[in-house]
Amino acid sequence: MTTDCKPLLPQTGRPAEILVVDDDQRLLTSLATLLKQAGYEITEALGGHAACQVLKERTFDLAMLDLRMPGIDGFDVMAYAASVRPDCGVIVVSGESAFTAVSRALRRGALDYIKKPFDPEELLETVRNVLGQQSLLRDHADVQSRLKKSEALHRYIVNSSPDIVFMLDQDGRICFINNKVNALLGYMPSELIGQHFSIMLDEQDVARGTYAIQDTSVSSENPRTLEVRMKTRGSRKANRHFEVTAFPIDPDTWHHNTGIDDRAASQKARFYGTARDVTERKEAEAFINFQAYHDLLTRLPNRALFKDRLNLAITHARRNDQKLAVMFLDLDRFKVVNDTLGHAMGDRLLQAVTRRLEGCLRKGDTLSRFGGDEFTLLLPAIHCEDDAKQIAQKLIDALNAPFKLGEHEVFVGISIGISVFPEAGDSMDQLIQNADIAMYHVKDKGKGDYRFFTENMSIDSANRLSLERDLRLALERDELRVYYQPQVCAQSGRIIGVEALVRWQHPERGLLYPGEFLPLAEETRLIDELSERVLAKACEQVGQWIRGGHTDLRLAVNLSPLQVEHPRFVERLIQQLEAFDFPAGNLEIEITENVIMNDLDQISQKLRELADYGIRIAIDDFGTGYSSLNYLHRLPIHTLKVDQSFVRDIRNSDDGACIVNAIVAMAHGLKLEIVAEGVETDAQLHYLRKLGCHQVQGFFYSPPRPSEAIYLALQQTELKVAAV
Ligand SMILES: Nc1nc2c(ncn2[C@@H]2O[C@H](COP(=O)(O)O[C@H]3[C@@H](O)[C@H](n4cnc5c(=O)[nH]c(N)nc54)O[C@@H]3COP(=O)(O)O)[C@@H](O)[C@H]2O)c(=O)[nH]1
Repeated sequence: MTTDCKPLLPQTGRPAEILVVDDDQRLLTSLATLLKQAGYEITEALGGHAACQVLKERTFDLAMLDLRMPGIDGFDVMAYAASVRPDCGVIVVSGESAFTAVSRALRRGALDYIKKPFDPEELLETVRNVLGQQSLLRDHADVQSRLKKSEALHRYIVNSSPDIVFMLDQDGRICFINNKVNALLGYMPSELIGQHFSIMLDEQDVARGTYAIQDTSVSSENPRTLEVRMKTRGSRKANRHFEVTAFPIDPDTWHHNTGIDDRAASQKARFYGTARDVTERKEAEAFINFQAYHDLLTRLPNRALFKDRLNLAITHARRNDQKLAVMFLDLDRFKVVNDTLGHAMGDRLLQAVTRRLEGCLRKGDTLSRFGGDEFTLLLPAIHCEDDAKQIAQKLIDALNAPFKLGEHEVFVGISIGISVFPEAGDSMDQLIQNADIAMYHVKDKGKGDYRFFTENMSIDSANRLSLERDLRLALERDELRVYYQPQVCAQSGRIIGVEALVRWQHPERGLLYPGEFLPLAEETRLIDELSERVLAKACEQVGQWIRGGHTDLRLAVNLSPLQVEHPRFVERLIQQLEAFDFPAGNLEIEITENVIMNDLDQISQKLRELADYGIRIAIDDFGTGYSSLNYLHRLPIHTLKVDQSFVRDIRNSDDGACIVNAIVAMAHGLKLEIVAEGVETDAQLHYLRKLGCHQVQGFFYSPPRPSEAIYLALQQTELKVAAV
């Protein structure tokens, strides 16, 4: 037989390799020759020992073995081949005819038996059969091994999936669940098999879950995805979020022999699904959501959420014919704490204030941080104004006690404006704006109180806004002017000082007086910048006059409460004087009694520093504030300015004159200088002069005028006085 028609092995496509073993050389050769001629690759081994040697070195598809051989016999060779070459098939070719020997050989693994002397055809047929049979066995083993590998691979994929993979039966009981359930929720898969899926779900999500698997529109092409909360093992409340995708199993593609441990259960599987842990995403979403509607420092609702709740409350109140109150709260003296102790302490203070305010409220009320040190409060469904009054008073009282910030003890108060729906407005914006207006009225009247909005408080907000914008522009465009009003010696008529008074040269509205824009400048805190500008201009102009020969000329400037409250007030004022090289002894600052009484300790410290530097201090509008005269001893005051209302009353009644008498007498007793304001008539001047009032100021001599006019007046009076 040629190689062309060699019997090739199916898997490998090569001729089978056969080991022929016999101790009889003649038989060995004849058997080998026969097989070679049939196309097989033949190796000959003379005896058992030689056979073992060859088997040790290489493998064969088949061994043809003589059983009875001296030394190592056929059984021994079979045993050896089974241990070193388990894939090598064995056919026994032996003269042995005893049944026991044959059956023994077959039991030990021989695949067939041929008796000597053999029929060549029969032998070749047996060899072909055995090789074919062996090939089938190998194929089967190969399939089994691939199946095992494939199942291991799928099990690995399912178990190492980042998601929980599960199968449910018709009633929602778990037939299969992968190991991920242990990693994510702490359950062992085995304890869940046979349990209803609801065992893991939050109670509130069970109905949705059940509905989802009953929905007939769901299929593998159109799976249902829903978010549910799941409980970790042993917990009673759900604490993780999952996105579950599930769909019914198609019976045509579902093979039961899946390798699922509980085969009976797997056969019942009707739904397949995955559950992805989305807890982190949900938490991030919740945080972003919280951040969008809350103030992170105080954790209170922010402006947006407050407005939303107010809108709802208005709708509800309108429908039920009820009232509601909106409060606008602004902390008093917060800026001072923030500027002196720093922002970290300011933050702590806001948190502590929040806690105290919250302690005064009911569950349905909404307190929000509106921005900075401003809060808003919604009291839905109040019966009458009195309800709001009580809460407002409670809030004010709650802040009475000092706040401990580290080693510091600080006092802050609160000013509250209240608007009541529907009287003070029937829209959200109107109610907030009117509460804000009412709050500013509290601030104007001395802080630490509450007020309800009334119509006459209303200011045209559009006008206000445009004025605010114009005022900012005025600072940019340098539209502020400083006018001066002379302060005159009552005896000689000599100008001994000038009071700087701001004016605004408005491009459309003409010359504006302080009363028309200073309150707004205070509200918008533009007053700081405005005052600095006025002081700078005045120091520059009056400084020139002083250096030009009017060496004793005094410059009086008004200071706003906000300026004085500023923690760096003293430092900034001195810096400005130094910048213009203005002599400190020529400057007199005017402050009102209310400023002093706001915080006597702080102010007296600041005034002492200024007085030490040489700056003079005057109390403006003296007699009009509610002050204790006590402070006059404690503060370094140089001048009292008698308020113009008392001067005006000199001609009207004796009472008015009485007050002027008393103030002048007191000033003399305390060795203070005295300036009478608002002197308009000769009679007033005469009276004051007689009383011993040193200096006067008023239209009688001159109204406030621009610098050029005042400078001229200054020169002329000097000449007149010199001539006299
Ligand atoms: N913080 C700052 N406050 C300032 C500044 N400039 C002014 N002001 C404050 O505005 C108040 C009003 O000022 P004004 O309208 O300029 O009125 C002054 C005089 O015009 C007016 N006056 C003076 N003499 C008479 C008079 O005989 N009759 C009469 N009817 N009015 C008169 O009095 C005002 C000056 O008063 P006073 O300050 O109390 O001396 C003003 O009171 C300041 O508070 C500023 O730059 N910064």
